[in-house]
Amino acid sequence: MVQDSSTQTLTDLTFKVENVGVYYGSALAVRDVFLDIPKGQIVAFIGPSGCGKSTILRCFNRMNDLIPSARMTGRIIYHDTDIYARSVDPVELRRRIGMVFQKPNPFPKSIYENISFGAKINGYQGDMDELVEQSLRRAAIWEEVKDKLNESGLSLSGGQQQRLCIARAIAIEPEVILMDEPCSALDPISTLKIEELMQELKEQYTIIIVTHNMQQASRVSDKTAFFNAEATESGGKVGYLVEYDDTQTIFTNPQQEYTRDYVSGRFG
Ligand SMILES: Nc1ncnc2c1ncn2[C@@H]1O[C@H](COP(=O)(O)OP(=O)(O)OP(=O)(O)O)[C@@H](O)[C@H]1O
Repeated sequence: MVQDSSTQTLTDLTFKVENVGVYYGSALAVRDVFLDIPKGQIVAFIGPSGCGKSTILRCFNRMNDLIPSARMTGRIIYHDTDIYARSVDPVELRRRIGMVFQKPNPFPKSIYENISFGAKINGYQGDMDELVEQSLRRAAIWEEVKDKLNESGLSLSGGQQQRLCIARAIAIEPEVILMDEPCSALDPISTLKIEELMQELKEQYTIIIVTHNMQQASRVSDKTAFFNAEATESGGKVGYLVEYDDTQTIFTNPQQEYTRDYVSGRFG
């Protein structure tokens, strides 16, 4: 068990991020990130474009492994396991730490198969009809699709497709859901539905969301991490974590002036 110097013990945490940096080739994209992600809460990552929010998000389920030039330094502890340890299977890790992307990306298969596909691959032995219904219900889309489960997932609206993708993520029973700007391609009503859904989901899952929408971060999250980027001597930019605190504190009484300026719309 890794010792924690703060008051929160590791059992309250899903992740402990220790001094994480990410390079793409020789360029350092984001540096020195320390974060405790509490269990069963929603954590939002905000900050101007290019400050490394998505890069850090992708570290949590080793999605950066799929980018050949990417290299991470530091450690991410998931419960008591270093997720970059040799013994960790990234495929199994991604089963426990699901991801929803900016652009809804249902499989070009039926609504039913969008849910059953991953479960089958994972050797699900239970009642598949029940799993499909339960997952779609939990993602608040069952009523809209229950009469057309054999139609293509691609026939749905953008907002419905995103909820289908959330249902697909839920169906493999992850513990964590990573969301990379999940509402940026959606209209306000669909966005509201996803936000409501997140509130329901956090009872069962830890959620980390990257969002450009500050109102969204303040509405949905319990904690907020504000990232910024600064110029490097070589003329590039490197992202870093400016401040991480309860969302209410970040939006009403931040400690750092950069945070205050950003959340009040003075830059970014
Ligand atoms: N696959 C990649 N290859 C090389 N550089 C990359 C790659 N992905 C991101 N970067 C670089 O890393 C830095 C951080 O990018 P990242 O997408 O993580 O930032 P972000 O804060 O999520 O930005 P945005 O809000 O625009 O999505 C940027 O300078 C970006 O150009």
